Amino acid sequence: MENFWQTCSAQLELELTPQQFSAWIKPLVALDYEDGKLRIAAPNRFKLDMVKSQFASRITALACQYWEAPIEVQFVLDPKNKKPVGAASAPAPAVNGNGMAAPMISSSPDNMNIANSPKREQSRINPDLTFDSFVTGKANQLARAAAIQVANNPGVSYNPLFFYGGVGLGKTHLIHAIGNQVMADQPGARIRYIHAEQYVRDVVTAYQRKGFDDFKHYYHSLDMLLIDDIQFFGGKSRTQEEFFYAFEALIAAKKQIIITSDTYPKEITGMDDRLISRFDSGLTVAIEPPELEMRVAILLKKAQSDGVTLSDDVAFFVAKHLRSNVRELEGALRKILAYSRFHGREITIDIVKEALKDLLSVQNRQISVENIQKTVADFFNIKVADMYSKRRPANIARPRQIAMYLAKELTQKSLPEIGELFGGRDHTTVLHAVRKIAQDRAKSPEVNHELHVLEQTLKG
Ligand SMILES: Nc1ncnc2c1ncn2[C@@H]1O[C@H](COP(=O)(O)OP(=O)(O)OP(=O)(O)O)[C@@H](O)[C@H]1O
Repeated sequence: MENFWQTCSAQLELELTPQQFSAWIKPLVALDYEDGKLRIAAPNRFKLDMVKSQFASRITALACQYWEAPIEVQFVLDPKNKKPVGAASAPAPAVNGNGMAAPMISSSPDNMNIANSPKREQSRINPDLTFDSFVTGKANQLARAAAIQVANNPGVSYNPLFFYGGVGLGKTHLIHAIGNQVMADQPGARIRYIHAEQYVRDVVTAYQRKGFDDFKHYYHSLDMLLIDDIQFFGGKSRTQEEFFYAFEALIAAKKQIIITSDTYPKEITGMDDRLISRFDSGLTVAIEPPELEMRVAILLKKAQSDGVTLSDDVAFFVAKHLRSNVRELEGALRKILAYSRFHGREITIDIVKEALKDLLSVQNRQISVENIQKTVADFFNIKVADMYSKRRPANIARPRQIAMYLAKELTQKSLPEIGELFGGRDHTTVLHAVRKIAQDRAKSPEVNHELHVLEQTLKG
């Protein structure tokens, strides 16, 4: 039960905002488990009601998944108000600057008891993040193919494997999927997932306690190191130095390293050149924001794993309106499910509109074709009027194509409508621009980055 509760808390921490997690989940206590019945206690009536209405079904789904059986989860008031199980056995998971959960349990070589703890817990691999639960589309098919290849031949095919992409696009999911597969294939392998911020903290602890020998020994003797969000190493020279030694040792021993970052190696600020060149020495693959069909597939799959069937209409409606990343989609789905449960109403487009009122109005307010034209013109230092002018010099034509591409990606407008807003151009001109920029984006990390910056600016 303790293991379950740790896994469940870690998963919820990934899914919720840090505020939600510490307000609602952290105070819960797993009381007992017997004959398929799990009792979870909340410290007061208010929290109990809230947890019952908002999180009961998710916790139940995770319990059923964990025990691979139907589990009845009862939520009760905790008369003793004792400390959570997770808190008693391990420090609370840390949260990084992005609000993303750091590894399941905070650790350092000083407090690691590797020989005695179960393999999975040492590795910090989340069992739910597998290839099976990872939806594939154009945006991530290359990354997934590389991940599978590396999972099948760790240390042999691409080393290091470097994934980059914007927030919430599945980088963490993918590296856990590799870890899960390798762990299943080679149960004895010493695998470790770590968020870069935790690694920095471990370096600081080793420094304070003069424990670098243990630190080195631990990291240099792994069979596979999965390190997430390495951009956090930027400007931290001691961490970079330690990581450099670990990197060299592992690669020389043909041990697999997998790295994620929010941008491609050369763009990471404050990173030592020798590390940058090493990051790029294996395979570097981008994960792009999901396209519409993939967003729909993700929504349908996530709803299904929560035991809910979404109609295609509803899934398309949500996917059309929320375009930035998968984490946002998951958040929206949770809101919809909670809203429909709370009101006891079936999930229809009207319910979705009500449940996502705030989210949708922000999206609608922020992104218009005019807004895109202005942002792109400012970015490339040209006049907004050039967006609709007939002039065609390259320094204008290219930003115009980019603006058309973004208009197609980020608004609901059709190709003819976009053409109209760009000075009455034909829809085939818009189509050509959209295809051209999409191709360039797939080929060139620089173009991808430029577009990513513009998208982030537009989304505020
Ligand atoms: N292709 C996918 N199929 C299913 N779920 C996905 C997919 N991509 C992302 N997710 C889910 O979306 C959420 C966010 O993904 P993840 O944490 O892997 O993003 P990330 O790229 O590591 O983001 P960050 O840069 O913030 O660390 C997770 O719950 C993950 O399981």
